[in-house]
Amino acid sequence: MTGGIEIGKEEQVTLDLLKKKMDDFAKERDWERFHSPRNLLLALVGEVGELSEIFQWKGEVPKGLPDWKEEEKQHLGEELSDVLLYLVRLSDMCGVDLGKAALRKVELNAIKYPINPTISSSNKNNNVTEDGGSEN
Ligand SMILES: Nc1ccn([C@H]2C[C@H](O)[C@@H](COP(=O)(O)OP(=O)(O)OP(=O)(O)O)O2)c(=O)n1
Repeated sequence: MTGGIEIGKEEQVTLDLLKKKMDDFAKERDWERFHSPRNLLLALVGEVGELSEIFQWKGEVPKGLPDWKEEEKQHLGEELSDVLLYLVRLSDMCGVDLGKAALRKVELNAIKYPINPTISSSNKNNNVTEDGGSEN
């Protein structure tokens, strides 16, 4: 049980499963007509705003969020999920295989940003600037 909601223990979470769940959710409510690409994109952006609000004015927070209360982390999980679910649904309604597209993009990223052989594995993060951008 998580927050009073039962989660199938044996269920493997995949993008396909989330896609199917969103499809069922929309069909069961006759909401398919509302799930147009533009509506979904606006809903996605709205949820990104809600996610941003959680971090707003907090300053930088340490990885793992060690000082956050359980309720705050649960709220964060909910907003992250809203973003993911709308992204999955938007991709589906645009006829894009998100899993395949993302895997291809990871490969394109690796070609665009080759590993610098002079950087050892222990300090390979040192070529990343404070804003997360690569210096190369
Ligand atoms: N037309 C809709 C409305 C909702 N949802 C689903 C996808 C999201 O996961 C979640 C969004 O629901 P809300 O719009 O109620 O947003 P929140 O859950 O963030 O609630 P609130 O904005 O009150 O915090 O529900 C959907 O698929 N299609």
